Parts: sequence; C-alpha cells; structure tokens
Amino acid sequence: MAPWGYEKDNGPAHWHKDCPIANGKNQSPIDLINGEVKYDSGLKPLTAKYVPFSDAKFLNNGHSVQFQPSAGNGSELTGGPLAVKYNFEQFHFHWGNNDTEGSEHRVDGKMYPAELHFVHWNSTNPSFKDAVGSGGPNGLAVLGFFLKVGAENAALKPITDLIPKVKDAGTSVTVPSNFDMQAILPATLTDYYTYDGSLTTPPLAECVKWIVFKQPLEVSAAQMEAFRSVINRDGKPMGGNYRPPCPLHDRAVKTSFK
Ligand SMILES: Cc1cc(C)cc(S(N)(=O)=O)c1
Ligand SMILES: [Zn+2]
Repeated sequence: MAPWGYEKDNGPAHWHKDCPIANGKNQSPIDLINGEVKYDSGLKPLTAKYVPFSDAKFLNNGHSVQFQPSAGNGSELTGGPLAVKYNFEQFHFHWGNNDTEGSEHRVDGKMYPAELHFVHWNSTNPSFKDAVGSGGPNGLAVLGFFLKVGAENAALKPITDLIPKVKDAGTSVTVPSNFDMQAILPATLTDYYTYDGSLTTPPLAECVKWIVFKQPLEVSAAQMEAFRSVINRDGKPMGGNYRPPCPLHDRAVKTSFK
C-alpha cells in the first residue's frame, strides 16, 4: 500500500490493512452527540502550565503541520479527567479545503473548518513512545480545540506566519524562542467532552484520553487560507487531512458542563 494519506487510494478506508486496530472499538475521532453525552460533576477544569521552548521546530511532516520541541521542558497538563501529570509533546492541526469541513471530531454532525491537537504523554512512562505503547486509554492526553473563522488569532499568528516556510512536505523552520504557547489556550479550560479513544492517524493506537473543548477558538480567514496553501507528500493541497468519525461502540462520552 502506498504510504497512508487522505486520498482515494491511501485514505482512512485503507488504513485497516496496515493497522487492523482501525476497526477497533475505541477509535477516534467520533461525532459528539449532545443528546448522548453524560454530565459528570466530578470533571474539574484542566490546568496547562506551558513554559516557552528555547528550541522548537515547526514542520510539515507530509500529513500535518506540527510544533515540535526538541526536548521536554517541564510543560505539563494536569486536572480534569487526568489522574497524573502529563508532559507536553507537540501540537498540530487538521483542516479542510473550505469552511464546511476540516475538523476530526464533530458536534451533532457539525464539522468545524479545522481542529488543533495538543498532545501530552503520561509522565509515569519513561518516554512519549512508551506512553503510546503502554496499553489502555491513559497513555496520552490530547486536547482538541475546534477552529472557526472569525477574528485573527494573535496567539497563533507566530505559527500561522511560519506556514509559508513549511509549504512543502519534509520542510521545517525554527520557532522563535519568544513564542508564547500558553497564550493559545483559553484562560480557563472548563467546558469539555472527554472519552477514551485513539490516535486519529496510523498507528491508530487506542491510548488516548480525549479532551475536546466545547468553545471553538477563532482564526481569521487569512489564517485559514495559510493552512490551505500547505502541500502534502503527493504535491497536493494538504487540506482534508481529517479522519471521518468512528463508531462509539459501548463507550461513554462525559462532559464537564450541563
Ligand atoms: C499519529 C499521531 C500521533 C500523535 C502524537 C497524535 C495524533 S492525533 N491526531 O490523534 O492527535 C496522531
Ligand atoms: Zn491530530
């Protein structure tokens, strides 16, 4: 099989051949159906403590654009549904070629134009890789933020301004050390959906505690267009790099809000 992608000949319907877990019972993303979620008053806000990185790259890996520090620096996530501290690993995006599609998770069937994933790994593991392979839904904690078109996002601007420098697959650029990742996050991380799921791209490991925020972030039309100028490994626009929703099977989706 050609390396996995999102085209007709290598897209989500093909992934099960190399990754049989694609047809597993804990796959992501899912459609978050408000009539089927259950409020859990025990779900407190999350706390993200992000420290500016002195050495981080922004890269085009052929299927997304990703902010990747060279090493951990004590940036961590705690609280919410998490029993332990999780270390920040990377953030990346999924988006569409127009404003009606692009997000991975959906809300009552609605897609947003893009979705931002902040990836963290369970600090009881020696490394990110061990956390992915640790078995069970507590290896990684991924924060999902929907993006909608509106005001310019000043916190994401240092990143979206770098997109033209990573237009082609396999390219990367150093991120200025004064980039303030914390500023991307809302002041309080309160209203979210949470469920046990998987990586949304191969290897599709079922190791993720998903935490998807109800309130979308805004980005400007120009910032959305920047994403849509990115090229994938086949020389085509990368837009459409989202997996369709997977069956919920007998999982519960809990909310921190009524
Ligand atoms: C393959 C993969 C790796 C990582 C760290 C995160 C994801 S996702 N899109 O589920 O957040 C996918
Ligand atoms: Zn993702």
